[in-house]
Amino acid sequence: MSVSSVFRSGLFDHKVAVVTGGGTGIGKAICSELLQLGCNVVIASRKVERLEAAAIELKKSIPESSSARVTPIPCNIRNEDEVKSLVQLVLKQYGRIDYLVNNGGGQFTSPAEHMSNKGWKAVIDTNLTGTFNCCKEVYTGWMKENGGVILNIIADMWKGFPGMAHTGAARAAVDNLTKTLAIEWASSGVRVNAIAPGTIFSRTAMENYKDIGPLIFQMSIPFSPAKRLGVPEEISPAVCFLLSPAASFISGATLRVDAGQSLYHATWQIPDHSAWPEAPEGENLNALKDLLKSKSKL
Ligand SMILES: CCCCCCCCC/C=C/C(=O)SCCNC(=O)CCNC(=O)[C@H](O)C(C)(C)COP(=O)(O)OP(=O)(O)OC[C@H]1O[C@@H](n2cnc3c(N)ncnc32)[C@H](O)[C@@H]1OP(=O)(O)O
Ligand SMILES: NC(=O)C1=CN([C@@H]2O[C@H](COP(=O)(O)OP(=O)(O)OC[C@H]3O[C@@H](n4cnc5c(N)ncnc54)[C@H](OP(=O)(O)O)[C@@H]3O)[C@@H](O)[C@H]2O)C=CC1
Repeated sequence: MSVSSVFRSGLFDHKVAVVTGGGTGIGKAICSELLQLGCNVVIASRKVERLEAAAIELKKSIPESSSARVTPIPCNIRNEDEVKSLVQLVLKQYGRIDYLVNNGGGQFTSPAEHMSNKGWKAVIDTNLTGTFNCCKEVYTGWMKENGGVILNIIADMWKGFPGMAHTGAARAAVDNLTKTLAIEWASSGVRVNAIAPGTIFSRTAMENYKDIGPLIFQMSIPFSPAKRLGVPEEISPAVCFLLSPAASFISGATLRVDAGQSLYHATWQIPDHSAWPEAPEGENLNALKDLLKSKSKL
């Protein structure tokens, strides 16, 4: 159920949210809900045409009675100057920034041993440094004096992230950054939280992985306790809740929205091997060998 159907329409009237990656997938679902709740929304990402098309589509989410607006502003969050100019443009146009949703990001799949330094940096710069750039500029430019709420989208990296080491490291860092900023910026009345989604299907998320996209998402299904994938509309209600006054006493928290996926199996298969160092000699190892011998007789 969408949170906008539970929260009264107009809850976010006259507020302003900046949502990075707001034109696709999870970001688009978040913006659609915020607009329905009366919030003005700025969507910011790199691909201008896609961003502008999304803004036109998102306008349809705005109730006729609402004065909410949606504005696309091109921005690569990896570039500090572009983030500074994004914040200045929003403040010039809207005069305030109540909410920042750091949703823009992503990665490619690769075993760690095959990752190039350039590929590693691209993912760290996007997900960690990009998030930091946005937090810092929105805080210094507005929230330090006026308060606000920051919400970081991270990932299910709680058991490491085999096959995506770069993003696992970056998202774990953002989990920690969330806690630090929640404390450092508390005295400005700024709440900072994160959401760690499970595997969430959208066409754009799948297409990022090119030919292997369909396989990655299909093979993830058995690893969810739900035995299905999530969709962006199952992330956006939690985001709206954490932004809203209903979460006024929640800060420094990461909410897992993953149907329990992070508590269940890891997808990475470890092949059988005998490379592990031997256990130390002694009575316990002898007993273990006896057990294995008797088991092989069965
Ligand atoms: C298995 C476990 C499943 C486990 C189960 C999986 C569950 C799925 C969960 C889904 C999670 C999601 O986040 S789904 C959302 C997905 N959406 C996104 O990722 C969107 C944004 N992503 C991106 O823009 C890109 O992926 C990202 C790498 C971050 C940035 O790309 P850019 O082209 O902008 O970056 P550049 O600075 O040009 O550098 C690109 C360099 O990155 C490296 N690189 C890029 N793509 C590469 C690739 N496919 N293979 C190797 N290397 C690559 C190369 O070194 C590139 O350099 P050159 O060699 O010189 O070209
Ligand atoms: N789908 C899933 O299973 C999960 C997704 N996530 C994370 O959720 C977030 C949203 O992903 P999702 O909606 O699924 O996938 P999408 O690929 O649809 O969304 C990624 C968005 O991030 C934007 N983006 C990427 N790099 C940058 C950048 N350097 N500067 C500005 N914007 C950028 C993209 O726009 P553009 O290319 O135009 O810049 C795009 O709108 C991402 O951070 C993703 O990694 C986390 C866990 C699971």
